[in-house]
Amino acid sequence: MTTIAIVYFSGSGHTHLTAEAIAVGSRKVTHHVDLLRITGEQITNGRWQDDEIMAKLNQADAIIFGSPTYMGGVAAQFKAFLDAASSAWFTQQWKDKIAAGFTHSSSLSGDKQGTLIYLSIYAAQHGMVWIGAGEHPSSYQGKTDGVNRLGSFLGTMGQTPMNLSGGEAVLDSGDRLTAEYFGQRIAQATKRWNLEKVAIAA
Ligand SMILES: Cc1cc2nc3c(=O)[nH]c(=O)nc-3n(C[C@H](O)[C@H](O)[C@H](O)COP(=O)(O)O)c2cc1C
Repeated sequence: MTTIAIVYFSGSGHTHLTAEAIAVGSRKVTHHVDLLRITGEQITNGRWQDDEIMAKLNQADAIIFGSPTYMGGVAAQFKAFLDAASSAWFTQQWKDKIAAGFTHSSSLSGDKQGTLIYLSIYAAQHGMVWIGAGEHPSSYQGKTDGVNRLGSFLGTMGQTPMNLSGGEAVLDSGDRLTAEYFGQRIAQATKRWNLEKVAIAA
């Protein structure tokens, strides 16, 4: 049984839609996919706490981290979660789990890479095994489906121009497809990694 946890914060819905698309991809490989949303309400006096979410993360084989890019880095709500989850670092509970990351922002660049770099460092501190995005930008193959249209390899990026008049969040169709492929890739990598672990232990 391969269990994938997708843990993310989303203020206005784009990162949430991306997380759902990643889950669609992961479910092509395993039925055990948890979507775990971090919210500001889980933070009291600056400290994040949600025992149910932590229990699910502790037993997952892979954790996919997602945050919108705020001022070139992870959102404060997500950072509060990441810092609180350092409790798992003391016991090395997440060591050797598969890790991956995704982000969303309004500008084409928007310094999204800062978010992915931080998430990959965070995973490395836990001793996790980071998997990148792995999709060649489809335009290089003459395709127009928009897969990896932003050319991101460390993790998955999406972009939606800021809608100043409000309204429902929407995802670019290429970003949605990129996220689905990403979810499938991470689940496949996790399955493979778990088989190796069993073989080595035998
Ligand atoms: C506090 C704040 C900081 C932001 N900083 C950036 C930024 O550095 N780069 C960028 O391109 N967009 C920035 N944005 C825009 C968000 O990344 C964008 O609206 C994104 O879609 C939010 O994701 P969400 O819908 O999942 O909350 C910022 C938004 C907020 C609220």
